[in-house]
Amino acid sequence: MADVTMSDVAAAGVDTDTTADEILLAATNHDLESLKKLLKTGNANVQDAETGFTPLHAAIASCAPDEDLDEDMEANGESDAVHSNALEEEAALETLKLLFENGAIWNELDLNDDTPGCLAHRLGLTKLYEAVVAAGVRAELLFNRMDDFELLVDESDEEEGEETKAEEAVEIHQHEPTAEQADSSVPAIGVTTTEGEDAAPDESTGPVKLKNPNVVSADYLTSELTYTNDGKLLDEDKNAIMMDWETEIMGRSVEALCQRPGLRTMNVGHGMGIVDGKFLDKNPAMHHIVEAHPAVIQRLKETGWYSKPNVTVHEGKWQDVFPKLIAEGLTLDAIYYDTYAETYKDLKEFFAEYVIALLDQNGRFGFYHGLGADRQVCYDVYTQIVEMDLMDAGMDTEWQVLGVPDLDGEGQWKGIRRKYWDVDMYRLPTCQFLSAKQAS
Ligand SMILES: C[S@@+](CC[C@H](N)C(=O)[O-])C[C@H]1O[C@@H](n2cnc3c(N)ncnc32)[C@H](O)[C@@H]1O
Repeated sequence: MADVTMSDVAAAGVDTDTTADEILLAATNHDLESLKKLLKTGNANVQDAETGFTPLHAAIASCAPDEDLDEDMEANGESDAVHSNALEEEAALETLKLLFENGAIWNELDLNDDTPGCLAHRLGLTKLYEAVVAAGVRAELLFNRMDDFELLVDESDEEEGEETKAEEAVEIHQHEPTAEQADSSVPAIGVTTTEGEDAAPDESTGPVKLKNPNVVSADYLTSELTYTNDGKLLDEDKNAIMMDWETEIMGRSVEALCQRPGLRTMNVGHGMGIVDGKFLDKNPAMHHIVEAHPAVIQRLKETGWYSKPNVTVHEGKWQDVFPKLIAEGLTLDAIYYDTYAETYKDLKEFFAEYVIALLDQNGRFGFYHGLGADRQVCYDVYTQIVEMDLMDAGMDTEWQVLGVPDLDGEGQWKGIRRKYWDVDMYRLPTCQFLSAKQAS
């Protein structure tokens, strides 16, 4: 048989470029010198065909404690195991830094549906985990700022009489992010069915939603809803809009917002009415409810909310209702936001544009913090992002940490298309204007 040369292989269309493998290997070995050279021409986001590992995954995975080795070392009286693991983690940290400097994507998924942060979290590699969270915060802040910039550019086009793309840009974002947008936004999560099988991953990797990433507001608002007998509100696709395990969260949120009776309160998003009931228990001077879905409005009617003393129901989206209330000069002591099928961008607009206009200087604002709550690393990233954006809007945030029940163990996801909570704690935010905070 004749010798096969590299040019024969190349001519036959076989890929002879081994750079991707070399990058992954150098990342695994925390070999900074080789990695630096390779990244001059190679890509920091290559993926291993078998595992889907990126160089970030590889650098983290190779720090997994080798239990056999550790046991041997301990048996030999060598407590160096811990020390050697710590050194390895330091080397991995330097590798992560180099990869991030070269454009590594913080939240790429491997074939096991794990981001690098998920891996670091599971392996208990705290420093690596924190490095990924910090990179995630930087990337998401930039991503959100670019998004704002895109809107500003579109608005100025409109002023010049050109056809506006602003609405379209938002829609594109929600349905089908561009590759760049998808790269830097929170990943799609595999759907877990009630039988516990992994179903297909979500179609979109769009911006962070407050509950389900695939549901678009306009579709949701025209879909049929079901109030189940076991304490759930479901949309047409059996996504949970609200579940009664969140009752504790609702109660504690109202406690944090209403410190005395006689306040002027508002809740946006009635759902199952849990939080509105908690508000009424505080005997407010007035309580406003804003609700957009016709089926929920019907429910509000059937359950007598329109005739409850001091209650005013505003039918429609808060985006349409709020400008009128601001024009009327309404001022409130407490505002709570818990909608569905909206994105982080909506929440940000809500507090940055409207809460600051409606809330009394000494008032309090709270919201349901489910941002990225189907993955610890995303929850941690978005806790920091929202706190920074609230600070930009002139608000200080205090967090209370609440425990979350064992939702899997309790069978809470039975009959639900997608698990929207997979974090073992709830961070409850209470926000006040910095000026009021400083004065108190
Ligand atoms: C998660 S549920 C609220 C649950 C509520 N916190 C409770 O205690 O039962 C979300 C609610 O927000 C409503 N909603 C969604 N988008 C809205 C919008 N733009 N304006 C007003 N309400 C909206 C939904 O129809 C739904 O009733």
